[in-house]
Amino acid sequence: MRIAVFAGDGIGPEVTEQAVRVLEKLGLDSLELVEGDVGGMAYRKHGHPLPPQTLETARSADAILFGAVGDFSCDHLERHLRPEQAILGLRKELGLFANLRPARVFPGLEELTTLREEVAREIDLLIVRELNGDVYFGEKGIRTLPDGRRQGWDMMSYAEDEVRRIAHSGFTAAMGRSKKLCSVDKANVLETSQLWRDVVIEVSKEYPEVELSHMYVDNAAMQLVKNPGQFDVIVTGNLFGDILSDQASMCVGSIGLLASASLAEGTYGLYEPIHGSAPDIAGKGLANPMATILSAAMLLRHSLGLEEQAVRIENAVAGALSAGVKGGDLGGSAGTRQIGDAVVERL
Ligand SMILES: NC(=O)C1=CN([C@@H]2O[C@H](COP(=O)(O)OP(=O)(O)OC[C@H]3O[C@@H](n4cnc5c(N)ncnc54)[C@H](O)[C@@H]3O)[C@@H](O)[C@H]2O)C=CC1
Ligand SMILES: CC(C)CC(=O)C(=O)O
Ligand SMILES: [Mg+2]
Repeated sequence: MRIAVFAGDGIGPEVTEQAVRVLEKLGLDSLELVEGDVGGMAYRKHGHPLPPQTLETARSADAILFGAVGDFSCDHLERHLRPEQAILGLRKELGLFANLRPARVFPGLEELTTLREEVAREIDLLIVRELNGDVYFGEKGIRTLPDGRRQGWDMMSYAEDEVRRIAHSGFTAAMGRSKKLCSVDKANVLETSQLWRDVVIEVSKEYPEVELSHMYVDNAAMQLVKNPGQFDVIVTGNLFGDILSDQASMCVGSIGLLASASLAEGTYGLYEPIHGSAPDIAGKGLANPMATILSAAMLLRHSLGLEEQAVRIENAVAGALSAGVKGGDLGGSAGTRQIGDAVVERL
């Protein structure tokens, strides 16, 4: 079983190092870890944020563990050379269209969320975000209008087959949970969303047991804070899912806790924390590696079928948190390495 490890920029290498220690602690003989360069560091080394050899490593692996990319010193580069293109490129090239972002409150953290304790305690939801379409991948540019003003534009679009396959991911996830699916869109304004809604309704006929609801994204953002317990599975587009998942992370305590799986058809997947390279804390040993460690657990579960080991990691993280091992993002003082130690010890 081959895992490609792409640590990337900023806090990426710091958090990935701890997740790798956790994987190694499991002592799985059959696990081979292969590193690769992505993001700003790859640009500096190879002249491209996603060099061909990295893509090859990704393709030869069973799964990818990804840290983060993003480096403000690359802001002057043309867009196709910026670090973020590495993650966008991997998602597209590898057909990773279904992004699963679970959010639940770990015991002992209820008082740390931005919500009232009794509201926070009810959160156990899964955001299923489409990852290969929407404004992120549409045509875009900055053009000069006839009157001389510059205009930025990004094309938002979804083809029906793209909506259909993520809708199936949403319904399948709902079938495995509490059979409630909320599709989030902006169908009152956007044609893209109107098609999205039509297709989701069409697909719902194949899942009569699932209770389907629809919500506009602005309301969903508000409801996530007011009454998050009403959600089980949310299915939504690339942009809305990106924003709502960062918001959901604060509802459960911190962005340093939210893991994700980006899946293609079958078992192949890329696993990464939902956060970015956090340049404001990079290199200081302050980042919370739990989101990346929990992403490694998702990797073991989805791509390698190692449910028991995945649960062991999740329990070790929960155990460390309830013992009071908290990073600065959770109001504690534990550093990146210390948090890694606490999880490794519990394994
Ligand atoms: N998948 C990826 O590689 C992603 C890359 N990015 C890139 O990351 C760079 C920074 O973006 P931002 O908007 O600042 O988002 P960010 O997620 O990197 O950071 C937002 C805030 O959360 C904090 N934070 C993030 N992760 C943390 C952790 N593990 N522990 C403690 N605190 C943590 C940061 O210190 C910062 O204050 C940009 O270049 C952006 O494009 C952003 C999101 C995802
Ligand atoms: C480069 C961004 C599109 C990554 C991001 O914010 C995310 O996937 O959450
Ligand atoms: Mg994001």
